[in-house]
Amino acid sequence: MNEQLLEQIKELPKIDLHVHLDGSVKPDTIIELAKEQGKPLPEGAEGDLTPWMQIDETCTSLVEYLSKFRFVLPFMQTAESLERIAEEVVEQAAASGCLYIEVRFAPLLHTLEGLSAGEAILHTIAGLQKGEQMFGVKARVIVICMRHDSVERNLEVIEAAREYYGKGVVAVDLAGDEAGFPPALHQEAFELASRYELPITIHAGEAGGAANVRESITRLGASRIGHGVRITEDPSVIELVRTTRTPLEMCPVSNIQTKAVPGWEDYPIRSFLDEGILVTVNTDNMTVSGTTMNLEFEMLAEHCGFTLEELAQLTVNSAEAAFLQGEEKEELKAAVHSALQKLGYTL
Ligand SMILES: O=c1[nH]cnc2c1ncn2[C@@H]1O[C@H](CO)[C@@H](O)[C@H]1O
Ligand SMILES: [Zn+2]
Repeated sequence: MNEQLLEQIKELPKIDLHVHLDGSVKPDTIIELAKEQGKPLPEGAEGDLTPWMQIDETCTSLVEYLSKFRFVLPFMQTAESLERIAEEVVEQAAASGCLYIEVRFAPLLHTLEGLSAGEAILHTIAGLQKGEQMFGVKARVIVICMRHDSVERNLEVIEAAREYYGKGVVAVDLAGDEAGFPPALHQEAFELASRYELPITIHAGEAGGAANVRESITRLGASRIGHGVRITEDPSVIELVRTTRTPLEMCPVSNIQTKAVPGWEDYPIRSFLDEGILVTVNTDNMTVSGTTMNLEFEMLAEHCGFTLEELAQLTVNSAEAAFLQGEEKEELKAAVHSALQKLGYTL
């Protein structure tokens, strides 16, 4: 790709609405945390830990992709580690020109050494706030329920999310093994979220079919969908997503890696845009996927023929889809507009 285009992509303002905290830990940070916490690294894990933390092109499924997260979680059980990692996610987002990010994580994965779900949320918010001050990127939290967890445990997660809603938390999500655990299992937890008026996004149509996207919208109350690539399988679900203006949080590099789509030739993002779907582009997991917002935009330019104007439109869409509310959301939209205007775009 030519240098000038790369530069222009870097300059574009960006928004990452779908980025996992535990999938975006800097490898060198794990080395330092292991030392600080007096925990051994697995046998053979020396020097650059990237190969231990990043998936490669041989990945065949979401389940295989998710196995990578086991490496980092033992080091993410303390207040200090959550704060540091959250701050560093903001730092990495700043390096890709992000104006705003929504960072998601599952609090119950961080309660193995005594933190409560609420404390895990509190410290993650604190780290993001510090990052926001240091790097000038606004950052909020999406609280995740894991698909393999019981109804009781996920009700607890929703309660904890409610406690911090409007104080750093902007929404709740459902993540994990989609093929093994369909949305219906979690109806009760998300009914509670709806009762509390917590905005909901659900991972769906990634390792499961279009029906999961329909169920997530109609039964679980999702107002955004994580991935959603497989709605191509059912025109009636495409129609549902389009008419309800449900934004899709697409994560191209991750979707190729998990084999949600066979390859770039089949990546449906352009057809979704042509069909009038509110498409956003995100990283999913900066470390596990070895990606950044800059790289996602480059891939779309290279493999899907996106023009700079089309990439800019993706950021406009993300501002529209953000879970910020009221004045804060208007401010974000205005910030995107003025950044684009300065660069000479008319959108
Ligand atoms: O693309 C994805 N699809 C489904 N689950 C995911 C994806 N990326 C990460 N996680 C899961 O979310 C947990 C909390 O952040 C991670 O530990 C991982 O298991
Ligand atoms: Zn995800």
